[in-house]
Amino acid sequence: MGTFKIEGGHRLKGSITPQGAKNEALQVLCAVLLTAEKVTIDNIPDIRDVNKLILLLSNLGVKIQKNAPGSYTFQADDINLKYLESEAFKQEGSSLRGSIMIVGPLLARFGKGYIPKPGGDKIGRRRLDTHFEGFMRLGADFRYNREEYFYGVEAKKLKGTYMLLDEASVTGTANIIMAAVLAEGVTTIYNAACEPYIQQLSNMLISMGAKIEGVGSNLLKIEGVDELGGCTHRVLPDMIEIGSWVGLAAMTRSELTIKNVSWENLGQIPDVFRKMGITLEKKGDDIYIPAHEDGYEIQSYIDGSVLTIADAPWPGFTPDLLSIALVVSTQARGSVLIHQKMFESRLFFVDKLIDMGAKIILCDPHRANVIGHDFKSTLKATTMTSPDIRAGISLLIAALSAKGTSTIHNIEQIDRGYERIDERLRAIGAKIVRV
Ligand SMILES: CC(=O)N[C@H]1[C@@H](OP(=O)(O)OP(=O)(O)OC[C@H]2O[C@@H](n3ccc(=O)[nH]c3=O)[C@H](O)[C@@H]2O)O[C@H](CO)[C@@H](O)[C@@H]1O
Ligand SMILES: C=C(OP(=O)(O)O)C(=O)O
Repeated sequence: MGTFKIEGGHRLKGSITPQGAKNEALQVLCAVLLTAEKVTIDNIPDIRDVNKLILLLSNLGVKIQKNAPGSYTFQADDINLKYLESEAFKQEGSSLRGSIMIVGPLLARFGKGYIPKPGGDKIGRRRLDTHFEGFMRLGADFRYNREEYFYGVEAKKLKGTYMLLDEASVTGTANIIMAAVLAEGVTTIYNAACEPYIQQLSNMLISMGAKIEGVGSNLLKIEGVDELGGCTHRVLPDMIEIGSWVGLAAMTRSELTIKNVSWENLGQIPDVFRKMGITLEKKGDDIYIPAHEDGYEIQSYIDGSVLTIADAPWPGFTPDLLSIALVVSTQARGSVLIHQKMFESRLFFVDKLIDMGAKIILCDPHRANVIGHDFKSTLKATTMTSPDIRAGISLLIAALSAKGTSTIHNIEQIDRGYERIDERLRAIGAKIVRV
């Protein structure tokens, strides 16, 4: 178990460039399985989850060439389907959430897709029904081994159909799109997720020869084609990392520029932070955050009632930034209700923040009321363990703003989604070491 030691209370200064988006990378990496031709992907983040998926693709027989840092060419022209029945696959396939998205492409191209229960954050129930109900609607036979938590779908040829998803699942939508692009006939997916990750995947598939209409909406129409070809694709900057750096700047009252953020793909993220009183300036494609010398004040609603920050499927506010919004509000002026609607175990980390002196009432597993200190009292350093990726980065932000030296264990959770985070934070003045 890795550990960070953080000496808090220092202002940071400078600029930071976001890595490529983890959740997009996991989708587009799985899409390389849809063609025998070469696919080149740029701006792939060097993070644990992505590297695990690249290893899994390699074990499946995908030829992989590293062109430069973050740039790879993949060729899935000789896939070893026997690997799917191996013990090694049961281990490797279950170690991250994104591995679930190999199922759609394998099913569509080779007639079968298997997966052990995928990993990822333990932040509540994470069912896969949407994925498998979608595959079944396309005509696949489904089986599930309860003893081994092993899922399988098989079909000679998928057939397009209309489907209304039971929920706008992000990885579920990606999986069904990747199956439908090679199905016979037209598939209509209503209540599809439409995050920039899905838009990027769809545009990549279109450049490979897929026929997809409605990109960016929750109604997708996909006309199946016989085969797909190669392409070149670039992953967008990671909007969750961008939001994390906004939170970091505000909590440490640092002047920070976040470079090349792709403003048009940030949705509500800038406005949610603005509602928390944080100044964000658009400078070209950068975000400039001045040092908040006088702190930041949470806005009320027009009628004067308390602000709620809640998650919702895109174009709502992403659930992956709620933990960061929560930690940032511990030093705001005013109070806010943080409502995590999607996951039921994602707010329990607030215990650690309460230990550090934050004023938080956990109303129930989904809702926390935060009363900010307005920097009149600093958080106290402590020792903690990172329970999940976004709680981990939130605790790290808290530690950087706190007085004294904090220790964070289980930093593998943070490394799942943040590239060389200690090095990049040191470059803007943070006192953080990996021990
Ligand atoms: C690898 C990857 O891409 N992971 C992301 C993906 O996970 P993932 O695709 O696993 O998450 P889903 O979108 O399937 O669902 C997330 C949670 O939200 C609930 N839910 C979902 C849709 C909905 O309309 N209503 C609803 O309540 C689900 O029941 C589940 O508990 O999307 C999540 C939701 O943005 C993000 O937190 C994860 O970072
Ligand atoms: C929940 C997340 O990731 P995963 O779905 O990979 O667990 C996340 O990125 O915040």
